[in-house]
Amino acid sequence: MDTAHKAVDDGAAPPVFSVQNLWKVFGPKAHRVPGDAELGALSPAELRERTGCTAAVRDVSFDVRKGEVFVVMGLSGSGKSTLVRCLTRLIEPTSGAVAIDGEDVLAMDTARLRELRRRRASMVFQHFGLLPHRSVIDNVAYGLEIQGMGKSARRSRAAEVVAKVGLEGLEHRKPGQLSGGQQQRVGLARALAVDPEVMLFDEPFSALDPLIRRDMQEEVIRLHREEGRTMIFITHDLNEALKLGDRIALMRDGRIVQLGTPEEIVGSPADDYVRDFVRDVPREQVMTVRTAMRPAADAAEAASGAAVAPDATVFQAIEAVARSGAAARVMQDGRCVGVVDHAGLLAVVAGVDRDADSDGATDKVVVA
Ligand SMILES: Nc1ncnc2c1ncn2[C@@H]1O[C@H](COP(=O)(O)OP(=O)(O)OP(=O)(O)O)[C@@H](O)[C@H]1O
Repeated sequence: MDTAHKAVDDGAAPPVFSVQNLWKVFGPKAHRVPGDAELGALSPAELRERTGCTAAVRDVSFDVRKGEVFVVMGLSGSGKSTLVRCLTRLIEPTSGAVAIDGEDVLAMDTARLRELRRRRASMVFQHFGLLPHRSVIDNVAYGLEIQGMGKSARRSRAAEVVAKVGLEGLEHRKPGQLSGGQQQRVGLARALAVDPEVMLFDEPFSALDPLIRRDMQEEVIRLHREEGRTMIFITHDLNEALKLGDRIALMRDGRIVQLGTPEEIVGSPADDYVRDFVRDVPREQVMTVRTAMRPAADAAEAASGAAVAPDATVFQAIEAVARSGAAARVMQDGRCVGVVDHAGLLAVVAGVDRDADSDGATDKVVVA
């Protein structure tokens, strides 16, 4: 799993999307549910029985930071699609607040909403949503056409994006003449063409076979690396979430049960549900050496041994330590900030807290 691309704003810039106490309740008199603490506390089955309502999103709050890949993950029915559709009001929230760049989305009129969906937040769907009688290039240019861009300008922009997603040579084919992976690239290109501030992906790769799916994930990582565009990505696949996400919101029954980096979710699950969810994740692929390191024992140890970066995965450090046979130094800006040895690395792999039964030595940063 790739952690190298995770260069995100640390929260200093204002969020792209800001969501506060958002509810979406389907069913009769849905509005009474969010304000009623007793109803709000019921399980989904009890709520359905008592009121006939389904609370698809329950009191959810989070920010999406500029430049991050924010993943919404959860099992089928947990509320992922409803939540993300509420962001651009493809589904009307029952209560709560949604803002984009500080602008109240719930107060937008029809024209402003159209603008939001066409230019600022474009969506890539699972089932591509391509126009079957149009060529690849015209499908990609479609969003520009409805924005009113002239034919030659939109064609040249579309050609640029087609090249970016690796579809050169296929410009004049119809969607039916493309493989599933190629069709999804067209969907991706179409969303990219309008140069949106944020891209929303609704399980875009779940219909693709595993190898093509991996290619497409790599494509998203590459695009994100090159452009730093903010992305919100829905998936029910934990591995996909860990691979793509800078942060992951894990949903269950309409609530976010944990929001954190892949490392936080795998390393410090918030409850038994999350723990169970991440049980089979290869920890060494997700955890970084920050979790595994200890202070250097002395100046000599801080000055010798293989060097790894603080963001290196435990897996990468294991490789370095196995090759050299000795502890590796964790180097940041030319300084040794800690040391990883066999014991520390194994403790992470085994999911054991190395400090729990030690003499209180910390595994946090130390400067040699
Ligand atoms: N229009 C609707 N009317 C009533 N209930 C709905 C409606 N849309 C969704 N729901 C319910 O809301 C809950 C959340 O659905 P949602 O589609 O958001 O989940 P999801 O996590 O995206 O699932 P999946 O991965 O299967 O798409 C489910 O219980 C679903 O049955």
